[in-house]
Amino acid sequence: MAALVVILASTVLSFLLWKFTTHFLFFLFLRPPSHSPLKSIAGPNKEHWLKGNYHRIFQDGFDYNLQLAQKYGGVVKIHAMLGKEQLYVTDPLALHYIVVKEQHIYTETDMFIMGNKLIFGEGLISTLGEQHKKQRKMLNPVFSLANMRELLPVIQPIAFKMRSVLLSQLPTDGGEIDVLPWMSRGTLEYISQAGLGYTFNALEPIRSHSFAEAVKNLAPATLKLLFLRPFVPLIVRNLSVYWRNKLVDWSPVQPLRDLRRIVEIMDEASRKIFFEKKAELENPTTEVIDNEAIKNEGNLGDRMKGKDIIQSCGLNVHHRHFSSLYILASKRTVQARLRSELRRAKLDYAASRHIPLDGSWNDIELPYDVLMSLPYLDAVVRETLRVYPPTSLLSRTCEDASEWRPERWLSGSPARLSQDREQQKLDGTFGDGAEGSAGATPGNRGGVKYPGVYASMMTFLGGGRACIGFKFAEMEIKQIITTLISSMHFSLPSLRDDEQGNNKKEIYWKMNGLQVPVVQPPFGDGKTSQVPLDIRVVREEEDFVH
Ligand code: HEM
Repeated sequence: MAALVVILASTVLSFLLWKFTTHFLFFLFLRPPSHSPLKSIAGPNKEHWLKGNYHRIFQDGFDYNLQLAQKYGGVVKIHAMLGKEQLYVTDPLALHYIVVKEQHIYTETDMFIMGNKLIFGEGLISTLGEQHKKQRKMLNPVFSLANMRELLPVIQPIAFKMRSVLLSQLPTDGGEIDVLPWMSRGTLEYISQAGLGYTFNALEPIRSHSFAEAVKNLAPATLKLLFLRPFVPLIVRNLSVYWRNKLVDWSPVQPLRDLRRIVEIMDEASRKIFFEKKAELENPTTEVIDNEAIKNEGNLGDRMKGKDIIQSCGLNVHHRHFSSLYILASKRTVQARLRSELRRAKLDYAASRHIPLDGSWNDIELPYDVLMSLPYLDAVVRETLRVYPPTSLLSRTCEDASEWRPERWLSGSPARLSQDREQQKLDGTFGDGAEGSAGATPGNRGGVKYPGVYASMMTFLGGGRACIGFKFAEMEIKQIITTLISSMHFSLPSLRDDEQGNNKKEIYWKMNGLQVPVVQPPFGDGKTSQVPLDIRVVREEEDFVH
């Protein structure tokens, strides 16, 4: 039996090796540079025979990414994995062509679509062309403004619950809490309760929920496999599910097995929720949230299953609130000014509606239109999403001759789309002075605007594949900041490793494809995402602008 396994394993591996060799050897060693379709475009030299420049771009790569655009401009030739060349694009006009005007030509890469299909199933994020358009049309009403107004009261109690959980963990005079796990648990609840009317009870302090854990571990696990992603199309096209599973079993790469387990947990939980919700809709014994996605599943034929929609929730747990809290924790006067705006707005709203102030002002909940139109809150959220976009690079493949600079945009040329790092770095508008206006977001370069759906920035992308949930994300972030900042004061960790205070505990934003906060040694391992903040209850004399 053991001999049989060895024979099978070596057959599969030899097959893959042969495929790999014939496919990539040409790019790696045989193609003369003069045959490169991108030969006239400037860019850095290849820095590794196999990884090209990818290890510089994707491993703690903020400075490297910044320098690429500074040195070579808005369209740069980079060396990708396995000898391939790619364009690295930050130029706003080029981005406009790629994501809006010629989006039918610049499509998602096979690696992206197939990888997403393996993880999330046949959801919006894993489809192309007409099928994608059809699914998007079906889901649009879920994210309409009218629906957002109805969903805010669903997420308000969750934000309230998160506040209680954090307060319950604080000593009387305050202390340090890693807010990240609570923020991601909260985000899971917002999406599951607002979108599906289902609770994971993820904010119960003692409860550890396998789905919540799986979702939390998903991004770190996929990041560890970044350099294996280019092989996904080759493997999916040539091996059945059975052989793919065998390959994972035999592989020495532990993160592969971890990722498979995460997907299994998400799949199981999504199926369970889907069937429960479907049964509720068919036999409504209790009032359930009108769920377009589940009701309309039949209209999509067998291409997009309701459970895939649910599973895609995992994708969206970007938990951005911690970056807002981080920014506010590092800027005390901005925090005080925001808190004062929130207090004014809540008191004004209560007075206009004759709401009696039985408890504290910070318990008053603002309706959607008021919450979304608070200028300073809006500026803080915009600034957070500009400076700390979770996704730093997206990819596209050019499928046909392009109208814009056809000599450059050659069919088959993959492109990496990036937010302009220079813009991301410009932090000066987020003034420390109380009079400073946060987030006068510069959303253009050389007078050309970025084609983003949100505040002329690329954080949520633009065009037909822009983030469908951006209004929900914006509302969610504003609600949670409003609830927490009204009651609690946040500051960066004050812990030092000796009495002289030589080493202060420090949060560092690492750009490994996704931008994640880590704690540097000696307090952290420099790898695990965490946001430890000093928290205490708000004090009237210190924490408002008077
Ligand atoms: C701050 C939070 C978020 C950020 C920064 C973000 C960003 C993005 C970006 C950049 C894309 C484009 C990916 C690509 O085409 O390569 C995307 C797509 C998507 N996002 Fe978000 N997102 C966020 C939150 C959400 C939320 C809360 C939801 C849903 C509740 C959501 C649902 C989706 C879906 C379904 C897609 C696929 C859209 C399509 O292919 O048509 N996102 N998001």
